[in-house]
Amino acid sequence: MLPFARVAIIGLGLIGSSLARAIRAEMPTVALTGHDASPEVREIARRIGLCDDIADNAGAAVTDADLVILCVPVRAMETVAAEIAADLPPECIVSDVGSCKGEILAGLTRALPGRIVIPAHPVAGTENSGPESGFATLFKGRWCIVTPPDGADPAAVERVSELWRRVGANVEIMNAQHHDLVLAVTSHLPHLIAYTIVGTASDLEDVTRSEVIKYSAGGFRDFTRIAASDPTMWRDVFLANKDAVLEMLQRFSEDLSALQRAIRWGDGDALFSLFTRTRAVRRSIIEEGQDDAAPDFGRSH
Ligand SMILES: NC(=O)c1ccc[n+]([C@@H]2O[C@H](COP(=O)([O-])OP(=O)(O)OC[C@H]3O[C@@H](n4cnc5c(N)ncnc54)[C@H](O)[C@@H]3O)[C@@H](O)[C@H]2O)c1
Ligand SMILES: O=C(O)C(=O)C[C@]1(C(=O)O)C=C[C@@H](O)C=C1
Repeated sequence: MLPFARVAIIGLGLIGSSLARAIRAEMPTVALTGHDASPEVREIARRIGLCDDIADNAGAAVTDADLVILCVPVRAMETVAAEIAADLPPECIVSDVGSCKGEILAGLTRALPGRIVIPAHPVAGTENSGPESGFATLFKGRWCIVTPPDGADPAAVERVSELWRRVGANVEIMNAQHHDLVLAVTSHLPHLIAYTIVGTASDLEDVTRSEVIKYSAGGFRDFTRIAASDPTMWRDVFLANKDAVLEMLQRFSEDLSALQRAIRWGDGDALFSLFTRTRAVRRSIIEEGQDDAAPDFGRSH
């Protein structure tokens, strides 16, 4: 049996439009309604037939829904939840796809007292944004971390989990605080490092812009892909997951200083030992089938 019959998606960018496409592909009988604050995005969504109906306001999108999924930037989640509160059917489950969970869970609980809130985070994405960058297979073989609040109804958690399994994700249940700590090191810190390194390179006065572009076929190029990620999304992630990111950044800075020392004092053993350990991490990621570079899940979309 399908976990939901009527799904509303608010925010029709990369993740919202990918989810709409995936639901269409895997659960074609689900009635899909969408809304986006941007009139241009609504226009595109109508033109490409993303959903059965595109509503001009968030409240109108949710009146019939048994699941609402908020796919807006992290810091817009609470505002949108407040906008839909009066129109939500009583048994409707509200979920989201935000990249950090503690602040979102607090915001949704504040805006929707007494409602069923089951946050989730599909750990899948690209550096692109907008409704035309989405694709139906984005979540296949990827993790979706569901972060229910304490005391959540297990049946509601299972229905949200089943939706994600149906679109191809592997589901893990975790509490929001633990999620934020784990993702701070596996996703948020790497983005911060990429933003920094690309910023540093483009600031260097003796490396012209054209040289940065010309010689970026190697390692730097991988950083530029990550550093091209959406500025609004990532501003919100770093502000919302401040504590965990600062904690991981502190650890990272200490490790970087140790490397700096090893280079300064010619400690080749220290460098070799670290690089051997990190190579093993990469290999175990590939063995577990989590290698982004192998199957192209739409990097070029
Ligand atoms: N991009 C990724 O790799 C990725 C991966 C997993 C989760 N996420 C999370 O998914 C969410 C959406 O990210 P995205 O990559 O799809 O971004 P996106 O920029 O492609 O889409 C966001 C959409 O939300 C709309 N929006 C903004 N404020 C709104 C509001 N108040 N009401 C209605 N619509 C509003 C925007 O117009 C835009 O179309 C974010 O919370 C992000 O943290 C992103
Ligand atoms: O591959 C990418 O482009 C991503 O940045 C995807 C990525 C990640 O860091 O893994 C980014 C943010 C998300 O919340 C989930 C996935």
